[in-house]
Amino acid sequence: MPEKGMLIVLSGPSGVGKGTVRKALFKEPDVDFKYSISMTTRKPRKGEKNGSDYFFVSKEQFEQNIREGKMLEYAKYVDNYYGTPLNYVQKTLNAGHDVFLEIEVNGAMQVRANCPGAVFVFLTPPSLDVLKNRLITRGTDKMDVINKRIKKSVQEIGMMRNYDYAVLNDRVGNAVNNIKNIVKCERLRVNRVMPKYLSMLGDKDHVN
Ligand SMILES: Nc1nc2c(ncn2[C@@H]2O[C@H](COP(=O)(O)OP(=O)(O)O)[C@@H](O)[C@H]2O)c(=O)[nH]1
Ligand SMILES: Nc1ncnc2c1ncn2[C@@H]1O[C@H](COP(=O)(O)OP(=O)(O)O)[C@@H](O)[C@H]1O
Repeated sequence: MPEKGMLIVLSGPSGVGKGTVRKALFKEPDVDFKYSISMTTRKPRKGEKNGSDYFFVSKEQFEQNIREGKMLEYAKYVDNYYGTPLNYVQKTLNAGHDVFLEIEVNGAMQVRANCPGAVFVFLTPPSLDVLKNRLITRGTDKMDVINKRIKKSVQEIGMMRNYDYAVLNDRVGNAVNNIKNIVKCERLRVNRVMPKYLSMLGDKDHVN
């Protein structure tokens, strides 16, 4: 039976650099995570493509997916739904691949409740001023949306205590290295390694 993959969850306030760090991480030659593309009711930004940045759907379509049990998790964030389609995550983990989710805190807590082996990483900004500047420099949101996102980020940073690791995004390269190190350590956890030995022994009673 193939070894099941690891589920890695990255959260952090809007504008901290989750997308930037994830893209840099995925370019690393020794990283082979599969990215779970989220579904959202938010309108696409300039340059965003349906099916690669997000699956952009209507509110009605999203709510139907919820009713049909097709979401691993979902949340409302600044007036829109965001969620992780269950099927892709399930089949990719079962095939033995590691899956990477980039999601906000409420959704991450639903994953925490349903996926006991997942690893939770919170990306932090050097300061709230730096965070606001990053949102302004990105230039994708109007000032009223930026202010809503900053307000939300104060709440989100308070939720950091529910995560396993906090990674500072001062420089993208530092954040990438730290996430890689976290994943390396997580692979060595006895409860991840043990199933392989249990199946080698063929008898769970031997290892008690
Ligand atoms: N719960 C949940 N949150 C998501 C999902 N996809 C994206 N998000 C989060 O929703 C928030 C808003 O995303 P977006 O509008 O793309 O803004 P950005 O992250 O600032 O570029 C961010 O915190 C995302 O991480 C998802 O599938 N589930
Ligand atoms: N370490 C960093 N130093 C400076 N700017 C950064 C850093 N990480 C990301 N940025 C910039 O901050 C802005 C927000 O990054 P983005 O990846 O879109 O954030 P998020 O996905 O968390 O909302 C972008 O303009 C990005 O280029």
